[in-house]
Amino acid sequence: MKKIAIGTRNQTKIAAVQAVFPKEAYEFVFSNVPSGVSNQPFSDEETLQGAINRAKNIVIKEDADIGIGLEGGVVVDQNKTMWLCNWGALVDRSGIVVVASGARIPLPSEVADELMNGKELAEVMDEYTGKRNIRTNEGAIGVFTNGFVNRTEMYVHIVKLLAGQYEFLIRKDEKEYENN
Ligand SMILES: O=P(O)(O)OP(=O)(O)OP(=O)(O)OC[C@H]1O[C@@H](n2cnc3c(O)ncnc32)[C@H](O)[C@@H]1O
Ligand SMILES: [Mg+2]
Repeated sequence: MKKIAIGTRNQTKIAAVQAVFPKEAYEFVFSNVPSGVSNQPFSDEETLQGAINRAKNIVIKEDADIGIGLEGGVVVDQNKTMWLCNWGALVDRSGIVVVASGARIPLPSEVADELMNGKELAEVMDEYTGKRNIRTNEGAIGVFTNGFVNRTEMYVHIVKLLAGQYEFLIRKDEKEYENN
């Protein structure tokens, strides 16, 4: 059985990985690892780097076959619109790295302003909704899509993009090996 290690204790991310990789074929372990970026990433580059760092750190920490890192952040565009952004990375023992990003929606200006003042999205979302732990439940994306797409579903899509790209690379390597 192959071992997949996930660099988080956030249930929305763990559930997404477990929804994509069949539990008959994989053992799952998860724990926190440093993302090496700020708690609230503010660009695609920083968010992607956080995902890659988590995947690389967790595959070593857990001595796993596959490591997965998922990272959330925001991006501000030229029109000063702030977007949710999410990135994922998958690394394996041999050093293969594949990456993918997720769906994005704009954040309301009341929320964006709070982030510009230095607050973390998790804190702002709890204040905005009057609920607790939005980050480990529906997420900001769930709140602002009225539950049509929750945080797990958004990460499921990223994990499918990771698993699919990884399988494509492995198959390609196998074919090239057979042809030689
Ligand atoms: O335990 P980890 O894996 O770190 O999970 P997290 O919820 O903190 O998620 P990230 O570090 O990937 O997210 C970066 C920041 O953005 C916040 N965040 C990201 N997406 C969110 C969402 O959908 N809802 C609420 N907060 C979110 C999060 O709480 C952090 O402050
Ligand atoms: Mg975090």
